[in-house]
Amino acid sequence: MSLNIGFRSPEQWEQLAKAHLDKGAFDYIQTGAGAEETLQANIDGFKQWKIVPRVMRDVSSVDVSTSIFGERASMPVSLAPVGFQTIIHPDGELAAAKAAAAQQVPYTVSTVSTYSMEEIAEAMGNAPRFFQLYWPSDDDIALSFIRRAEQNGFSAIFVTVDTPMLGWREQDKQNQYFPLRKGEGLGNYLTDPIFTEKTLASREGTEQTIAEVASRLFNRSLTWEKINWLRKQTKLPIVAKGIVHPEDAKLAVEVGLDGLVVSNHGGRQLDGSISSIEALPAVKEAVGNDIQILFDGGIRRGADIVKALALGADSILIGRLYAYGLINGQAGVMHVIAQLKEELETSLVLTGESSLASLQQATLVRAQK
Ligand SMILES: Cc1cc2nc3c(=O)[nH]c(=O)nc-3n(C[C@H](O)[C@H](O)[C@H](O)COP(=O)(O)O)c2cc1C
Ligand SMILES: O=C(O)C(=O)c1ccccc1
Repeated sequence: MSLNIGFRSPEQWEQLAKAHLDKGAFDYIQTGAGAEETLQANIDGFKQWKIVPRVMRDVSSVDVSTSIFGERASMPVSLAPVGFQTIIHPDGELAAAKAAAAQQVPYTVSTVSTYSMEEIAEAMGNAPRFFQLYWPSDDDIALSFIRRAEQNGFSAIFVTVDTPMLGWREQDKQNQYFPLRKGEGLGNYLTDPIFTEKTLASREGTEQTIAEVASRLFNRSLTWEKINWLRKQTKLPIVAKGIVHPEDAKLAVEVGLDGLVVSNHGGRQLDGSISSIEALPAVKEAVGNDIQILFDGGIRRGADIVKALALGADSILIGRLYAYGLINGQAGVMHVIAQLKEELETSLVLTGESSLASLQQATLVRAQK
């Protein structure tokens, strides 16, 4: 994989990011809500499951490639929507998206990206990409974002459903660090014809514009009826990101969604909520194969992916893992992705499986307390 970086573990990437970023930015990425019980549980949850590998099964050729919402991917991994990527590296989303394209994994553009979805799409060429929607408090702006995603070659819309408001982020309050207030993450708004028309915003990212964005960013009145409406507005696959309750998973199927992401937003929303990996089996039990199940939260290594797939996920997303790699720009993110793929292949072989389909049948047991 020689990308001139050498081997670097996920923990080393995190340390590197800590050493290079100012405290506000690093804490913004790394920390979780409240007492960070859920953030920690996302990591610890994986330790509750043990793989019981099989042996002597001819694993001389393994294939981890797959397709995700109709797009080919080199492994069952996509880059999660992570806002404000210019707080990590000046090339921000452009660097991360190019890295994803080069390594053949889909990239998810956040609503609060600093570069616009058009700029990111252009940087990616034909490579697979998804658009994450924070449904604005104004439906006209929501629809405008969707139309732009359609026109710019995005293959799916991820509607984040766990964020009617931002979680209680104690560290950010201490640091008084809010990237939006620094003028980051405005790329999609400043270029939106409906937003600019409605707010008469200048394209400078002024205080006024930031206030206009902040007041429209989230929408506390959302219900499944809105998704039903969106279902009729676009042919793109729609995915609900942020499901942990099995009843919500069933509702996602009922309204005709194409996928859901079992996620607690990386422990950044409701502290004390169930870890992602704990939530996954019941969601799988509730919906079976009726919908694509994606998963995120605490994925750091190949074995974590093995466990998530064996517990019912079809593919996973990584958040912080690549965000830390972005400290080294495109090369850093490429390094993270390439290393994760090699590690996943190693884990697959040593689990005794040669395909993702058989991996989904692999044996896991609960750890003895
Ligand atoms: C710095 C940061 C910014 C994020 N921004 C968004 C966002 O804009 N939209 C969204 O749906 N999720 C966002 N998330 C959540 C991620 O998409 C994902 O659910 C989470 O990071 C997964 O957990 P992990 O970091 O342990 O992999 C963000 C996460 C982080 C760490
Ligand atoms: O930090 C986040 O997790 C996040 O999703 C977000 C989105 C918009 C504004 C601030 C934070």
